[in-house]
Amino acid sequence: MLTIRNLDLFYDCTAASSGSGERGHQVLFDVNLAIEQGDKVAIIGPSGAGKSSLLHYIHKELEHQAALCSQEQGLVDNLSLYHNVYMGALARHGWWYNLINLIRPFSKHLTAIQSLCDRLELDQALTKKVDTLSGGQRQRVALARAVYQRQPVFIGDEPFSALDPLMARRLIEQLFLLHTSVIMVVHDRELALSHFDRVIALSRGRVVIDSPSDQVDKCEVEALYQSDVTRLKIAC
Ligand SMILES: Nc1ncnc2c1ncn2[C@@H]1O[C@H](COP(=O)(O)OP(=O)(O)OP(=O)(O)O)[C@@H](O)[C@H]1O
Repeated sequence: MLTIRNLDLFYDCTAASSGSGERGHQVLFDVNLAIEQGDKVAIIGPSGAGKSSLLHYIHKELEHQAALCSQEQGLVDNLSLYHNVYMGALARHGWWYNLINLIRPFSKHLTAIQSLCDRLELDQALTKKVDTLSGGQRQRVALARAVYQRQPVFIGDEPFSALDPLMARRLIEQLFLLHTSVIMVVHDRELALSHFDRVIALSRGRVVIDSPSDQVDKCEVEALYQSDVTRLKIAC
C-alpha cells in the first residue's frame, strides 16, 4: 500500500534524498517502511521523536484513501455535534446537497451519525453544540468525523489521549472493525503492544523498532523512553 525509502524529512516537511543543514531542522533520518493493506500499526516513541511528522507524511502519501484524526481537532465550536461529524462526508457530496443538509439534516445522515456515535460511546444529543462538550467527548466527535469520511485507512495522532484506558481499548476495537488499515501514534506503550499487530518505534527521528507486536522486546521499549530521560538529566 505504501513504501517509504530513505526518507529524510525537514521541519518544513520537504522530503529530500539526503540530510543537509541548509534545509532547516531535520526531524526524520533515513526512514524505510512498507505498510500493507490490513496492517494495524502503532507508532510509539518519546516526545519529539518525530512520530507526528512521520504520521503526517504517511497521510500526505495516502491522502485519497485515508482519514486523518489529528491532535488539532479543528471542530467548529458553534455548530452541533451532528454538523461536526457530518463534515467528514462533505467531500462525498456536492455543495448544494451539503447546504440543504446543513439547514435541514437528512434522516439518512441523522440515522448513520447517531449509530456511529453509539458505537463510539458518545451519548450526547446530536443537536448539542460542541463547545459544551468535555475534552474526551470532543475527542470522540473528532474521531467520529474522521470515521464518517468512510475511508479504508484510518490515521490517528493520539486520538485517545483524553480518554480512560478502558474506553480507549474499546474504541480501538471499533476502529479496527470500521477500517481495513489503522496507523496510529499511541502514547500508551501497553496499549500499543497489546492491541496492534505491529509496532514502529522512533527515537530522535530514526526508526529503531519495526516488528510484530508479539515480538517486541518490552525492555527495549522502556530503554528507549529511559534513554531520553537520562539524556535530559545529563543536559541539566
Ligand atoms: N512545524 C515545525 N517547525 C519546526 N520544527 C518542528 C515542526 N514540527 C515539528 N518540529 C520538530 O520536529 C521534531 C519532531 O516533532 P514531532 O511533533 O514529529 O514529534 P512527536 O514524536 O510527535 O512528539 P510528541 O510526542 O511530543 O507529540 C521536534 O523536535 C519538533 O520540535
